[in-house]
Amino acid sequence: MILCCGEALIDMIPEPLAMSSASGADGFVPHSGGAIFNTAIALGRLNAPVAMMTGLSNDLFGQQLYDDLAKSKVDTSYLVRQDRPTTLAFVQLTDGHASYQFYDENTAGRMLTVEDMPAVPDEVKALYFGGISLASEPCGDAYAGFLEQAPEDCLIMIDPNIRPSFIEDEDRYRARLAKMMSLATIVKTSDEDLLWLSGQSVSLDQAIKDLLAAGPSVVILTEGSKGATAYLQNGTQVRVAANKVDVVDTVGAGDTFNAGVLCMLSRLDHLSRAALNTAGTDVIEEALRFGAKVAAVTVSRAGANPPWAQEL
Ligand SMILES: Nc1ncnc2c1ncn2[C@@H]1O[C@H](COP(=O)(O)OP(=O)(O)O)[C@@H](O)[C@H]1O
Ligand SMILES: O=C(O)C(=O)C[C@H](O)[C@H](O)COP(=O)(O)O
Repeated sequence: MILCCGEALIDMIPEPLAMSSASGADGFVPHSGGAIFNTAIALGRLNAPVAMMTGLSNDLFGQQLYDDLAKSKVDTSYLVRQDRPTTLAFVQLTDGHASYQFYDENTAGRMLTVEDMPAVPDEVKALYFGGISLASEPCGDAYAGFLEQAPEDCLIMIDPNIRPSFIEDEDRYRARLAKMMSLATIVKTSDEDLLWLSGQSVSLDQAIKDLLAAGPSVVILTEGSKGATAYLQNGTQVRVAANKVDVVDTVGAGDTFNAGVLCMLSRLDHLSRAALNTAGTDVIEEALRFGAKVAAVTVSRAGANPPWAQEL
């Protein structure tokens, strides 16, 4: 079982209002989202064994998120339900590229605490973390504490998916991320994340070397339409191209890519730290290829709408 730990939120996506088309005004339509939620949904649709852990509101949006998880075959038994509001992300789309304005004060997701976290269940073989839930408190500390008590052989994947405009206490966030990434098996970053992490003062190559030196067995760099590269501890690089598709928008591309990687590692029986440490380049390549394949479907349609296994 892969346990996805982090934000589930509502992306408010602008869409033209038919009624007021003369004025060209947009309305905002509530779509289920959140980086970690998107990965959980994608894994469920690919028939991978997956559960989600997050603070989930009892409000109408929390119910929407819950229903969508259940529909996509994500195990909901580790959700922590709360009488607090759902996080909202108002989206601006510019040429298919999304930017986000978050409303996250006092929410069910943000107010998750260390005391809310269970022990890591025995059935969990992999933990997945990332997104804005690592950037705020108290939930960031709750997830970091949960990771620290994971069994030695649990595969841990982190995608920091950094939103600079969301960060309140940068020093605390950097320290938390550094600690979590040092304990991770796989860190997935975009070039923008890497530049932020390295403080912009070094080349991408050096930033990757520094990240590998900090602990993870594999660093994966995704570069949108240019594809993805895995960097291994022994200096090997595994590169795959992006699949060619007509792009509608890139919302959820990285999240779906990560699901593809984890799903393929599960199918190849490589869902453990030890298996990944000794994995051949063929396994890594197959995982990246599947990540690229499923992400290509997501970018070919509106919003984060990952494919079902039967669509591939
Ligand atoms: N324009 C695109 N065409 C085809 N595949 C894409 C495109 N953009 C992203 N992808 C796929 O999704 C993966 C992750 O995208 P990327 O934009 O790098 O991630 P993130 O959303 O984390 O920034 C890429 O490595 C690629 O496989
Ligand atoms: O959770 C967050 O950080 C969000 O911004 C909400 C979005 O639903 C996804 O994150 C979009 O995911 P990507 O397009 O893959 O980066």
